This record gives sequence, C-alpha cells and structure tokens, in this order.
Amino acid sequence: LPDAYDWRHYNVVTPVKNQGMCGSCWAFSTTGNIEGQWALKHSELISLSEQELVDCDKEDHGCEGGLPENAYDAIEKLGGLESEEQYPYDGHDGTCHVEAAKAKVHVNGSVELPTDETQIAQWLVKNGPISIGINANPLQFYTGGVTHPLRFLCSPNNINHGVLIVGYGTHSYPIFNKTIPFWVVKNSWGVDWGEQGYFRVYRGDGTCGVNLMATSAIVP
Ligand SMILES: CCC[C@@H](/C=C/S(=O)(=O)c1ccccc1)NC(=O)[C@H](Cc1ccccc1)NC(=O)N1CCC(N2CCOCC2)CC1
Repeated sequence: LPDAYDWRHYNVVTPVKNQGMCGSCWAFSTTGNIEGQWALKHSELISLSEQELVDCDKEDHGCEGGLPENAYDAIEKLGGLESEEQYPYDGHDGTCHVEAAKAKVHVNGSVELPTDETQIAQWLVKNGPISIGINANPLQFYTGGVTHPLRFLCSPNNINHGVLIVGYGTHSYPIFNKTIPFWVVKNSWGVDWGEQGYFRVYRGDGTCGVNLMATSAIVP
C-alpha cells in the first residue's frame, strides 16, 4: 500500500462544488463517486447532475437529505444521470425533468466497503474515490489541518453528512517524532471552505464514523 495516494492527480475528480442552502450533500457525495468511477472506466471526466437526484430520486428527500446507497439504485431506475451542464444545480427541491436518452452515465449496482480503514485505503488505490458518511458537526468550525475530534464531540453513531474520500497520506512532526495518518476528503461547501474545499481527517481509529458507511457505485 503506498504511503500516500491522491486521485486529484489522475483527473478523476471534478472541481469542488457548493450545495448552497440545501441538504443535498448526499447527492454531491454520489456524483463525486460516479464521476470517478466513470472517468476510470471510460477515460472521460464528466461533471454530473446533483439536481437530477434532488428533483427525481424519490428514494431520497432532496434538500431534506438522502443516502448515496439509495441514489445509486434510483439512478439505475431513472435510466442514468445527466451532466451538470444538461441539468444544472439550483439548490432547491424542483420538478423532475430528466430525459433518460440524454443520460451521460449509467449505474449497474453498488458495493458497501469494509469498515477496516486499511482495507478502505487498498480499495481506494485499486478502484477510485469513495463515497462516505461522516459526523460533520466539528466541520462547521474547521479551517484546516488534520481534524481528530474527541469521540464524544464526533460520535460515529451520528453520521449526518455525505462526502468523498479522494486520497490519504501521513503528516510528519519530526520534532515530536510523530506521524499523523489522514484521509483527504472532498466537501461540497464551496472552495472557500476548509483547504480549498477539502478537509483532512485522522485515519485509523474510525473518527467521526468515516469508516462506517463507505460505498461505491458500479458503472458499466
Ligand atoms: C437535512 C439533510 C442533511 C444532509 C447534509 C446536510 S449538510 O448541509 O451537508 C450538513 C451536514 C452536517 C452538518 C452541517 C451541514 N445530510 C444527509 O443527507 C445525510 C447524508 C448521509 C448520511 C449517511 C451516509 C451518507 C450520507 N443523510 C441523512 O442524514 N439521512 C438520510 C435521510 C434521512 N431522512 C429520512 C426521512 O426524510 C428526511 C431524510 C435522514 C438520515
């Protein structure tokens, strides 16, 4: 397993997006994963439509929340996902106007990953960026660095946000003779949040539940 890995260096991750005042994080986590799966399989990076999921995925709840696992299934049933350009984001629950014939990508199933973080890292290197759930409460005060909140401040039993792991690494502190393992995670709160729209979270002790709801779509 490489010491560090970052899918942003391989053109399978689109620029950071902004969900605005809508609880559609689950849709961004879903499109981020499928963008990566499609790019790896078809050597084509296409920004995909979150709004189609907000408006048309009736297994989820638009701006009131959802789950990537449901969204993968809904995309299959909707006949695919249109691009961001074809079905642009407006951040409100709207009327579905999907046209399956216009779909740019398709999904045929999904997988739930193991909760062991070493196995998750191995899966990431082999297969691409991973959709995860996380307890995002401490993220509201995050300004950079590797976040590693105390467990009672970030219970793994209160996962409330969908994001995308794009890589991992370790930060070394020579003067303390310490290395800090972390995940590199893409958020959907705009590029001005965190580290240019990304955050790093401690890797290896299930902090904030990062390891509990890791999933990926399967694309043909
Ligand atoms: C109100 C929806 C909030 C939204 C994200 C909002 S957010 O703006 O990104 C944010 C999150 C945390 C702190 C601050 C801001 N969260 C979700 O959609 C998260 C995302 C997630 C969770 C677990 C694994 C993967 C992804 N989903 C969820 O929290 N759930 C799925 C929908 C479910 N409800 C069913 C009944 O009808 C209403 C919805 C509630 C649980």
